[in-house]
Amino acid sequence: MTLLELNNVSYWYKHENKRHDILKKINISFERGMFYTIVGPSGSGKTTFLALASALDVPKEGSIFYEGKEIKKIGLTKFRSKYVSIVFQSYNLLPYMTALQNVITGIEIKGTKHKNKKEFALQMLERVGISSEQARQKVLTLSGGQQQRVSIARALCSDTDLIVADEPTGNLDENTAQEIVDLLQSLAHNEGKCIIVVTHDQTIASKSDKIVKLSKGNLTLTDNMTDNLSLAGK
Ligand SMILES: Nc1ncnc2c1ncn2[C@@H]1O[C@H](COP(=O)(O)OP(=O)(O)OP(=O)(O)O)[C@@H](O)[C@H]1O
Repeated sequence: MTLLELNNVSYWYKHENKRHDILKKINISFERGMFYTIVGPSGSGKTTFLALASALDVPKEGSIFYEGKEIKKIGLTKFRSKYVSIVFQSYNLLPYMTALQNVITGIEIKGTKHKNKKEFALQMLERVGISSEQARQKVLTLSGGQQQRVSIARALCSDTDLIVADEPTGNLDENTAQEIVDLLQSLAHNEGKCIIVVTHDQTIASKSDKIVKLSKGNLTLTDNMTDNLSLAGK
């Protein structure tokens, strides 16, 4: 079943009474277990697209459905707290706290109920490759890649099926970026998450199952899996 569906979604902003179209009647569906990247030139609306998919903003026209229910009807605040997790380029961690405290704070903010929050946070950190020793370090003493892992662990704590990320590897070197992409890919393929990542990086895009390309308000979808399969068959 489709997890997230954009139906005739348009977005524009007005500047000096002139309308600037960012997205024009976009239609697309996102499924569980798939890793998507959103690519396109600067200013093509990638961040806007992600903001709509995570209910940080609403379309000017058209509708967005989550499991067949319109997000507006679910309620934007409820949708953000229960159904979607967001990973940012700059990690958005609290620098004066340890990795563990950051994840526990994330659980508390989301209001997720757990018998033992600390135990659960440690499990999530371990799941993304952060040891219990590293979990007790102040996040600023961790490397960029480790900090991004902590922010992904925080995203995993709310156990949402949908995880969106805006340039999650933008601050990382090539090898570390690759590790984070592998982690996101495995969350999709092995844990059934729907992962949507905005990126400028072609290597990341080539790793995704489907590439959503935005240009001049329009969208094209490339099926990387089909391409890979047909290449393998040649
Ligand atoms: N409310 C607004 N007022 C003015 N300009 C806006 C507004 N909302 C979006 N824009 C403009 O819309 C365009 C699309 O923005 P968006 O950040 O979604 O693009 P992007 O593809 O993510 O760009 P980048 O790759 O540079 O981050 C940009 O030119 C941005 O400046």
